[in-house]
Amino acid sequence: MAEAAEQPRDEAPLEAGAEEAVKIICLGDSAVGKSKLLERFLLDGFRPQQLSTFALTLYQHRARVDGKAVLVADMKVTQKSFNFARKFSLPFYFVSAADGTNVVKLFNDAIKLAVTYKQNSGDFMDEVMQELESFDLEKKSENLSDQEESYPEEKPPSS
Ligand SMILES: Nc1nc2c(ncn2[C@@H]2O[C@H](COP(=O)(O)OP(=O)(O)OP(=O)(O)O)[C@@H](O)[C@H]2O)c(=O)[nH]1
Repeated sequence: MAEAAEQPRDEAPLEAGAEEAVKIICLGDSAVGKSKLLERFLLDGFRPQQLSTFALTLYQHRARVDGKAVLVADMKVTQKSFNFARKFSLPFYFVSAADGTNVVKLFNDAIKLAVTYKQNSGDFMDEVMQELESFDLEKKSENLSDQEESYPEEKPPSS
């Protein structure tokens, strides 16, 4: 399990009430139980049959971290495996999707870590991405004001 941060959701503004948005990505080999952990956390349930992983990723979860409202904007499940957990010294948890052991703790800790990472990231690529995100927004608002100037609002004919 690793924390970090589909069009259109990636580009959507923070939903009402959320002060921060993070993404949670479940990494791991096939059939290790990624989807079931997500199912247990989001739905507080476990069904032996497979619930569509895609359907699970459509849920949006809200959390509170240090008093701040956090929107978990995306929960992805991927079979790609990385050396991510070791590289970032992420904690190890014994979990069970079947009986719920440690599932809420695992996800809540991941959300907290994601918020902390987002607020203190010294990662060069993250900084570049943040610059690009705000650049794009500035550009859109400039384009909007340009359009307003070139197409002045039509006034209804006076009677
Ligand atoms: N008994 C038990 N079975 C589990 C548990 N977690 C998952 N399983 C079973 O393990 C199988 C695989 O679980 P998934 O959650 O689909 O695993 P996944 O890692 O998402 O698999 P992929 O979609 O192939 O990547 C399913 O048959 C689950 O019912 C658990 O905590 N206990």
